[in-house]
Amino acid sequence: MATDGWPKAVLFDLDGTLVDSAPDLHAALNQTLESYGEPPFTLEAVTGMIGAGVPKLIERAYAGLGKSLDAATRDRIVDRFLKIYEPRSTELTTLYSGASEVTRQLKEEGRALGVVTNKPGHATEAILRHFGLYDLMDVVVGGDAGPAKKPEPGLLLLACERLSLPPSDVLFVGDSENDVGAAKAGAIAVVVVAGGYTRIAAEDLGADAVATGLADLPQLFASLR
Ligand SMILES: O=C(O)COP(=O)(O)O
Ligand SMILES: [Mg+2]
Repeated sequence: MATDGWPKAVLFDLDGTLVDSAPDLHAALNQTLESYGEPPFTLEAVTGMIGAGVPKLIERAYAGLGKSLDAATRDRIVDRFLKIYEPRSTELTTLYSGASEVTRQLKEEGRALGVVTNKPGHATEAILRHFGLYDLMDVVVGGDAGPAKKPEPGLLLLACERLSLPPSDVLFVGDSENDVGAAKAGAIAVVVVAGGYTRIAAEDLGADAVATGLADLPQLFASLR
């Protein structure tokens, strides 16, 4: 069924929005740290480090250990982390409630779908395929696609370009201040789904609306126009 309604496309953040990926990121980070003789972090601590991409995850972990990294060392640690994370990226990761249903509903309504994440494209694709979401997506933009990561608007604008849609036809759905910042900078409407990876309360992130869960998204569309 085709729709004339707004939005023509819904773009989703990945970590903390469509998938609860923190347990695998936590396990892979601790394994990486252990290989360098460093102590582990709790799941809660690692959850608070997610959302700005892998290089930032590594920087934040080392900052938590009281250590700063030069860029070359950080990049080496990033490479080791990805070698550990990529083969295990769906071992403990789960889909959030409503993710399958709402994406299929939006697709049936004739809307384009996409994922725009700071996570590297390779792991993003593997996770989406594992949960049967990849084939629903018209566009998938990972953090290594070229433009600067969220909160810069470039990844979102690249997705709009690939969909041949102006930002005003698009809605972005995320969980963190980086998502709201990127959407606002790109003049894209943004909804935050509560319960993701943010230390700031969802209501205080400055989104156009807050959804209590993914299933609540469609009923918010009318108020966002
Ligand atoms: O921090 C990451 O690697 C990705 O986070 P995002 O999917 O929330 O953009
Ligand atoms: Mg996120």
